Amino acid sequence: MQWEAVIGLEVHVQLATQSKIFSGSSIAFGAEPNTQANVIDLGMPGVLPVLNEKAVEMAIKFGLAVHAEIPERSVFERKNYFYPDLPKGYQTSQMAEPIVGLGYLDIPLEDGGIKRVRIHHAHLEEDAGKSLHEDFHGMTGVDLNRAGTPLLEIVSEPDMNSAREAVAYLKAIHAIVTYLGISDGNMAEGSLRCDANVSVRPKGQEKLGTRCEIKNVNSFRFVEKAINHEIQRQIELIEDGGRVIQQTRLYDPDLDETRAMRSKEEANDYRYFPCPDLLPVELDEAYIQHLKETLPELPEQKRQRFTEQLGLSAYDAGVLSSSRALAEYFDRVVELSGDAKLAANWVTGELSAQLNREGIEIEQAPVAPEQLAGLLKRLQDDTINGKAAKQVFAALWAGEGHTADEIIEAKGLKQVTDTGAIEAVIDEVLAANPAQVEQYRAAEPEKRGKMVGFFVGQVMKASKGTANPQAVNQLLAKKLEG
Ligand SMILES: Nc1ncnc2c1ncn2[C@@H]1O[C@H](COP(=O)(O)OP(=O)(O)OP(=O)(O)O)[C@@H](O)[C@H]1O
Ligand SMILES: [Mg+2]
Ligand SMILES: [Mg+2]
Repeated sequence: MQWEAVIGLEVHVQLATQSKIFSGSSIAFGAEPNTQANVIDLGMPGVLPVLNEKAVEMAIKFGLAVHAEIPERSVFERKNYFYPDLPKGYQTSQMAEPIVGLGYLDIPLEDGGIKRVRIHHAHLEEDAGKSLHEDFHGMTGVDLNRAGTPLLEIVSEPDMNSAREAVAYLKAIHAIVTYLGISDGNMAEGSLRCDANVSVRPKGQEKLGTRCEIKNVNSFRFVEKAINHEIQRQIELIEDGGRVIQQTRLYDPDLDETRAMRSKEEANDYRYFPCPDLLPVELDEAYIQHLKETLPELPEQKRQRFTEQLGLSAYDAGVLSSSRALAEYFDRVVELSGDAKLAANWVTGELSAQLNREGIEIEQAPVAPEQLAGLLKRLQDDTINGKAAKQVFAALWAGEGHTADEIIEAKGLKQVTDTGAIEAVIDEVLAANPAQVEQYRAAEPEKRGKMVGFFVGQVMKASKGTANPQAVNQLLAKKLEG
């Protein structure tokens, strides 16, 4: 039996406001427990929430970025449940009338393809507090600093069919919210986390299978692993004659498995109803139009510009537009060097490899775009060859010099294009390897192509890598013909 996985994600994005969604408390990360919760966050009697206009603005910007309908009216509702980290006994959220309606996202896949994922809606809500299970002498502590932090929950349609697609979608959401500056996107601090809904069905079947929801996964890697694990679990369960029951599950990264938390029979009945303390949000066209005009160039537009105007491959364009900082770095190198393809090769190649190796982000790269462009200029005007360029890059990275020119000079990496000097080296190499020369001359012409590599290697070595490879090839061919 061939199985198809179906995945829908609910992504919670913490909005980068100064204060909470309904109160003036700070939302700064890392404060002492319970120093950032006021009477409104605690739901004391007689207090009234006031909606944070910035949270509304950020939600709408997101909606516009994913081509969504922005309804004229949206309504806050109370989602009622009991939990120690929820002192009010309800979470203020949106249900029937969310702030952002149906939209979609075109996401670049690793193979260069594009996948469209529809977004069912996105709604505003407040975060709950946090239970602390450690260091309380056997008791549980509650920190309410996070209570009332503004969240945007983005609910996708079940349009993804593999863990990789789900990760690509999550990365695309991450890119959009950070491009827009509406979230810091810091997954380790919980600013972006997701619930993954997973089901399987026989390939070709229209009807969806029963889903399980894996709660609160907070890294790209864990999302991929948790989904893959869950797909496998469901397939094995069905093939063994069982059936999937709708469940909430928890992913345990240490054991790489998901565990049941609660099933549908015990599922919460939240008794949603419109919050009597908050007016419906009513938006006018001019306000939305104004926000539209403030949007920066977004990942999708950047990707298009990179392929259509700069002639990059879909793959390179996808990688370079994945983070705003990376795209801006690349744009600057192109501006200064005038060669988009060369810049793309270096930014996605040497530079990215070095960032990965050191586990740092582009913002921390020790080589500035101006320095990389300076290096590329010397490649363009043939001052250095590709091999030397890598050495110069490594030296720039290590801080051995401030500009490429300085390093080329200090290390004597200037390419030798003077044919006289190269010829002298070739003569030496040919004289030192008479047997190979004889072999070459005796060989069939079509076999010679391969044999010439040996001599090129020797000449490059003798010139310490500075000889111009094209000149070496040309001169060698001539000399070997004898
Ligand atoms: N059969 C299915 N297989 C995989 N995903 C599904 C399936 N049915 C629905 N989904 C996805 O599950 C998610 C449902 O999210 P939604 O917020 O609507 O409801 P919920 O999970 O029931 O409620 P809550 O917000 O309280 O978690 C959506 O992303 C949807 O695309
Ligand atoms: Mg939901
Ligand atoms: Mg859910």
